[in-house]
Amino acid sequence: MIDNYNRNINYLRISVTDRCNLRCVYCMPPEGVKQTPHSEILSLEEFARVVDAASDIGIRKIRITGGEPLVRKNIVNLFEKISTNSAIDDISLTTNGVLFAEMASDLKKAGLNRVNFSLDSLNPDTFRDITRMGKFNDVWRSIQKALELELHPVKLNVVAVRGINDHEFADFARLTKEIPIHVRFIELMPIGECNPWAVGNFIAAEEILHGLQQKFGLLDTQVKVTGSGPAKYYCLPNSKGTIGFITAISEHFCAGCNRLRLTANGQLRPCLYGKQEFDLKTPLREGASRQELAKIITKAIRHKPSQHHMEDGWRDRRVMSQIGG
Ligand SMILES: Nc1nc2c(ncn2[C@@H]2O[C@H](COP(=O)(O)OP(=O)(O)OP(=O)(O)O)[C@@H](O)[C@H]2O)c(=O)[nH]1
Ligand SMILES: C[S@@+](CC[C@H](N)C(=O)[O-])C[C@H]1O[C@@H](n2cnc3c(N)ncnc32)[C@H](O)[C@@H]1O
Ligand code: SF4
Ligand code: SF4
Repeated sequence: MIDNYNRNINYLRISVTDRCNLRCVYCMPPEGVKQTPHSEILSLEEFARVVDAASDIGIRKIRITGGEPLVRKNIVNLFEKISTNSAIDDISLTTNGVLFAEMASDLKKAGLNRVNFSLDSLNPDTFRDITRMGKFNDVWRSIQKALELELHPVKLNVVAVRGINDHEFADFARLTKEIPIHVRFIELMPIGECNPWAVGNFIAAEEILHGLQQKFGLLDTQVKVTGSGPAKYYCLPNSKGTIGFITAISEHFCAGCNRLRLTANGQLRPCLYGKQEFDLKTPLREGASRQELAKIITKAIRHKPSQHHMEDGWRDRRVMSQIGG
């Protein structure tokens, strides 16, 4: 469906749980965030009903995210349900990769097309420090598995944090020479847990790009990678993979925004940064029809803002793991 600013809204990101098995320093406090009671979190059937209604008004791409989506019990069933909807042509996953290796074949069989991993360091000690508990080898094994199963394009999301992983950007870039992997540097956003800490540790994509160009020479800009998100891609000469940038802060990409978000407790959010939400949980539980759900989704699209106003600060009660990134 086309919104009020002539953008085609065809992408729905679903946070299937606010729980997580890691505690990344920019996302959650060490003790985790206050969890939504299970009864308030949508069931897999309810998520699938929303997908069906959304597909009637033009949603074609679904991303399953969280919290950590793979800690949700029976999550494979949701992929199965979504893949029965023939209007949906892309089902993807954003995961920290801890549990992916064991589940990969089942997820692929259930309809998963591709996967984005979050991995902020290639050094096991630094990785543990950033995630407060993660084991690098678990994630690395999962990435290998995704490549083996040809879940292409396989992407790595690297949140750039000054003083933590800024000495590793060239190592991430080198990875793309050898492996068909798409590394994306994400600008740290002052959301939830990391606000205002993020402001002091922020690195602009331009600085990373400049550093890589000094080290490796000019990067090729004529690069296209399958995806629905806002990354801009480059590559090193003769490389198998690419290097992308998600410039959420330094150069927002709202003019081309194509997405809606559904929180784990059934609230439809037209914009990552906007506080406004549209309740789907109540109608879902009161027996709303597919058409009635589609009407609410249409209303949310009509209320999608032209761009974010992050400069006003983050005054929302929600954190990234509830919204799904
Ligand atoms: N500001 C802003 N940031 C976003 C938006 N969508 C994604 N991001 C950022 O990009 C990060 C990575 O997104 P992913 O979950 O990997 O999904 P994607 O980039 O849409 O995926 P592709 O379809 O593979 O391009 C998110 O965690 C956010 O930090 C958006 O609409 N606005
Ligand atoms: C909230 S996580 C959910 C999915 C899964 N747990 C994971 O980490 O991939 C989705 C993405 O949001 C990113 N993210 C979380 N907090 C962020 C922040 N403050 N700024 C930028 N990206 C952030 C993570 O790095 C991850 O790539
Ligand atoms: S970024 Fe993902 S893995 Fe890290 S704490 Fe947040 S939800 Fe968990
Ligand atoms: S900030 Fe809002 S309008 Fe801008 S790209 Fe993200 S979701 Fe879309």
